[in-house]
Amino acid sequence: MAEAAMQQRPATAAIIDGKAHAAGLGDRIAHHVQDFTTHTGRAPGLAVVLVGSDPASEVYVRSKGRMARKLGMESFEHVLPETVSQADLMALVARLNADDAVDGILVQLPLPGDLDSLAVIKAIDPAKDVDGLHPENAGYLASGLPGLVSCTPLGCLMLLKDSLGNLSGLDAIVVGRSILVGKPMAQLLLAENCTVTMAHSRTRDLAAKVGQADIVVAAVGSAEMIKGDWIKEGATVIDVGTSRVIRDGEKRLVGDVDFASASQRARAITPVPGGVGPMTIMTLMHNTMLAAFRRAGLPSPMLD
Ligand SMILES: Nc1nc2c(c(=O)[nH]1)N[C@@H](CN(C=O)c1ccc(C(=O)N[C@@H](CCC(=O)O)C(=O)O)cc1)CN2
Repeated sequence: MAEAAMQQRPATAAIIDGKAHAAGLGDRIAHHVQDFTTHTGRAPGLAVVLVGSDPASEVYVRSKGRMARKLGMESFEHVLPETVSQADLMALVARLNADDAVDGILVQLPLPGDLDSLAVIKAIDPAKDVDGLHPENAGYLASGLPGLVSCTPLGCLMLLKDSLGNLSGLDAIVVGRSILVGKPMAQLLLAENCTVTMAHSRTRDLAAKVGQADIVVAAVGSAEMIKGDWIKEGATVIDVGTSRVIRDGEKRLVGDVDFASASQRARAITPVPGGVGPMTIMTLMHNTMLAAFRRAGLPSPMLD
């Protein structure tokens, strides 16, 4: 290619490989799980509760159980019919709270029908709340105190620190304000001394606000909503979205960010699949291992 043409070629972002990062984290977790098991005579235990038969949730729950066993933990899987009553679901959570072999409890979301997910989350013992969604853990995070942090935002932060190093002073925007991702993500970035904007469905001139950010975390759940020409040159983009779409007659999984155009402007970007998703599973393992150490009164291993 002629030199002039090469200079005009748009830059392409580095791909942030969540699968590789999760694999490395998994090796370190497995090592601490082995230490825990040797020390206490039992393996850390993770209980995952699935209500109903949503195909995507079934896949995620199966992956969580498989990964827990792979890393040397005990996995307890509870599958309830979608007709289960709120009282029976709460009774299962109470039994898991009281079970000493269980260090972590996760109820797969969303719950079907009229089941009240917030009531279920609030019923989980905060020390076993490996999803980090209990208001007590959310409060610890907002207060800068040690607790358990929601898996997806924790995974996003690990990827950001690995890609950027020190985040201090950077302008970050979090698009989406769910309790699962947006809100804890903003708190984590604030704790890293970022200047954080939280955007949502009522935000005015989203494109301009995204265009000012050094870090963009997209967690709106709307396929390819964030366009490449919104992204500031050299920004780092973390895409939490996973939407199934049909493109050219084929089923595809896409994120909240238009990957092709965004990767012409960003310095680094997570792909979908293979970015944030694998980190969500591995940070759940991280939290379960951490909860086990804390419940046993052992010093917490630091992993990030
Ligand atoms: N109680 C919870 N419920 C839900 C959570 C959660 O953190 N806690 N998060 C999501 C679903 N989720 C885990 O539960 C999850 C989503 C996606 C992936 C993942 O690895 N995705 C792959 C693509 C997989 C595919 O092809 O479908 C990827 O992005 O590479 C893992 C876990 C909602 N519910």
